[in-house]
Amino acid sequence: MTAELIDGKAFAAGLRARVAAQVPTFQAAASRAPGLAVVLVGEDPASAVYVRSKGKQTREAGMESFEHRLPADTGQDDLLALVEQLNADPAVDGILVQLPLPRHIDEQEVLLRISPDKDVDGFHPVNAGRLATGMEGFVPCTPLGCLMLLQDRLGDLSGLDAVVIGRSNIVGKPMAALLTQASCTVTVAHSRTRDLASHVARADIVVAAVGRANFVQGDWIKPGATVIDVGINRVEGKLVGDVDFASAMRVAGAVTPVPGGVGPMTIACLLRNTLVAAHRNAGVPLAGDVLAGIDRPERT
Ligand SMILES: NC(=O)C1=CN([C@@H]2O[C@H](COP(=O)(O)OP(=O)(O)OC[C@H]3O[C@@H](n4cnc5c(N)ncnc54)[C@H](OP(=O)(O)O)[C@@H]3O)[C@@H](O)[C@H]2O)C=CC1
Ligand SMILES: Nc1nc(=O)c2c([nH]1)NC[C@@H]1CN(c3ccc(C(=O)N[C@@H](CCC(=O)O)C(=O)O)cc3)C=[N+]21
Repeated sequence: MTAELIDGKAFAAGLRARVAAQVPTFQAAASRAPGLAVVLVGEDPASAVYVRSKGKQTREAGMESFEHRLPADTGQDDLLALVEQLNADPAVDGILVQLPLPRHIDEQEVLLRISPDKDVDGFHPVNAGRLATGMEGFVPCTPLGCLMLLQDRLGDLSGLDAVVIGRSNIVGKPMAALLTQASCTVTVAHSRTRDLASHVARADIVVAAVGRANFVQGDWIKPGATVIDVGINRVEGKLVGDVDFASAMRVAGAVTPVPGGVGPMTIACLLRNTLVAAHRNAGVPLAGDVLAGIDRPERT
């Protein structure tokens, strides 16, 4: 048996098109385009690639992109001052400070300074708290994209057993919160988990966000399960996920590839969150059916 490939790249292109289709309506109501500010500190080449890609896709959706590139030795106070300036700028609806930050900068303090209303990454504790308590807020882009792919393939997720491998604030924890909200029975695994394979074996849904190349083995996976590979690892110049793709393809029902799976969904969800932020910040209503079309497209 060979698993189906989940085409995140194609789904993301569709999502970006649906977001772009709403921009002229917003612009007519607010007399400005939605704006996303991206801040990059230092010259990490992988981060530079993502930031360029985000800027390009933001402009292609008809939104304004404000890019701030700061030298690696930028001081904490200067970065905080830039964040404050962006918080106060009415042309900026969303602020993304690219992680990781250089070691001399206190990441926590920077994320806390971003206005929760412009926190399109969903990393501010206020938005994490909103997600945890079921309030409306911004949901981190990567887990949001994973949820969209899962709902597109499986429809109603209620009652399904899900295992999330990883408990970071940016992927694992919000992913577990979303799956719990969607009425899955959720297991969160991490580096102290005993007998990970036995947990994976029970799961209808496996989300791997570990940061270790080819870590999840096909023979752990329940036949027919849906496997979402969040991992982005560079091995000998090539991108590979956290799932051993070849062996997973022999057992699973469907698998996201790396590249072309979750990665493109992350950026598409960033544009989605920016569109939502723009409407909220400008006081322009975003019709429920429009949002439903963006978050849960009709299946074709
Ligand atoms: N596609 C995309 O858009 C994105 C991809 N990524 C990728 O996703 C992956 C995860 O990212 P992120 O969550 O930030 O990573 P972190 O390093 O913050 O978290 C990794 C998690 O994996 C757990 N872990 C590590 N080793 C094991 C093990 N042997 N068994 C079980 N669990 C283990 C850790 O456990 P513990 O907590 O105990 O240390 C931790 O909770 C990375 O490859 C990253 O590059 C990240 C963001 C976006
Ligand atoms: N504040 C912040 N927010 C983030 O969302 C954030 C961040 N910092 N720091 C780094 C991680 C990582 N991340 C990715 C986004 C897109 C792809 C992506 O598009 N990947 C393509 C391949 C890209 C390539 O070829 O390198 C794919 O998987 O097909 C991957 C990873 C966002 N992150």
